Amino acid sequence: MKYKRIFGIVLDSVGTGAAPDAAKFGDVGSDTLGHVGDFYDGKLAIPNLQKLGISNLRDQPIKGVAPAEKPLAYFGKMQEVSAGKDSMDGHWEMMGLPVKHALALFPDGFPDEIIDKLKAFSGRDVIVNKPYSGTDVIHDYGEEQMKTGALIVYTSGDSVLQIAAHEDVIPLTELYKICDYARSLVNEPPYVVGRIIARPYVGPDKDHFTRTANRKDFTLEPTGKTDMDRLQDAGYEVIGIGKINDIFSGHGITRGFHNESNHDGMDHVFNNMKDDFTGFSFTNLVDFDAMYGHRRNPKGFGAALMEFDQQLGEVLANLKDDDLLLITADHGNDPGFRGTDHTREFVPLLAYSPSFTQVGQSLGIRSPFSDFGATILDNFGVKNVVGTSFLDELK
Ligand SMILES: O=P(O)(O)O[C@@H]1C[C@H](O)[C@@H](CO)O1
Ligand SMILES: [Mn+2]
Ligand SMILES: [Mn+2]
Repeated sequence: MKYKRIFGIVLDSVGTGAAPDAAKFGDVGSDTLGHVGDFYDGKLAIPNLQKLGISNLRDQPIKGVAPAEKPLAYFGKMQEVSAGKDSMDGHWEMMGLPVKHALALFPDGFPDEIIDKLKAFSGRDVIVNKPYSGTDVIHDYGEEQMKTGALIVYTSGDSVLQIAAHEDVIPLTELYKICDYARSLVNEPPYVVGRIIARPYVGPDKDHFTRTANRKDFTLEPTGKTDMDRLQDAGYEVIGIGKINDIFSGHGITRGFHNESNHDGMDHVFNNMKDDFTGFSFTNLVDFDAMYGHRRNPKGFGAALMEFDQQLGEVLANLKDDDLLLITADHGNDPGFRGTDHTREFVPLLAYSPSFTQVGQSLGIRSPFSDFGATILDNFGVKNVVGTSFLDELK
């Protein structure tokens, strides 16, 4: 075992340039990190990511983030093979379970057979039932929802069925029960839906509605073993921080922690770094995606990156010689791009340990994302199924 603890941090939706198959998704020209850098026009201050090598494997550096002369980390990017570009596809693929069959999408809303069952189970009416931005939908229909007690059902470019409701009108426990029921309706053909997402909100009127951290994702159960299961079966600890628990439906996770925010998520990482464990700590920081990417807000996206970068500096200062830090993403969500959906992009890959004796080298363009999990399994002497380890390249 080269490293006793491996810390994986997924910067949710922080893509680094359109993937070769971006045209299939209408995402040619997308570049999350590049467009955030352009917006900041040279003032995007992410010195820790810069010195690790975040700009080093890009065709064009992020504006104001020069490629590191002597990168601290091994740097690369990964290309996704999964059919979809959402969080579930990206994280499952990282963990050796690429999603081969496209999940059901609902550009024209959900069929009556699903809606009628939701109405019957909940005893509530259903309104909207079409693709919508989650903040626009509560602005446009939240007051009707408060008056009628109906469920706001909506979707996006992903395979998701989202239910928005005011916390004072539908208590969280009831909303989660309805989502859990919705989950049971779409686990197998003809409709396999990646995620049911509870979208509770609060506030007095349409100009003040805000969504709360009580969001809950009911993700399709992993359709097979993941690298986290393999690690656990081999007796290693797997710690899930943030959305990881939801994305894997608790499978292959020894201990899980909910994140209220990116900042809170990094506090969980700091606490976890004080623990003496042997295994893999897997963190998802969702604010980039949920608060800024889907809202096409490059200013907020960049601010979240700069906040993360400050906390990353503390992580780098506290890693032990037998720790390995891996930083990546699960898809893009370019705030400078049209629409409000994810974008099909390469994701960055950075690998750092204080024990490195040489300057970081290029890990190249790797595919599938499963090289990430294969490297972690390789470290713990566990056989992987998908992907190629780059552990031996780290010196
Ligand atoms: O409610 P919003 O618009 O934030 O929904 C986005 C669209 C994605 O499918 C979902 C999960 O990332 O969040
Ligand atoms: Mn995601
Ligand atoms: Mn998203």
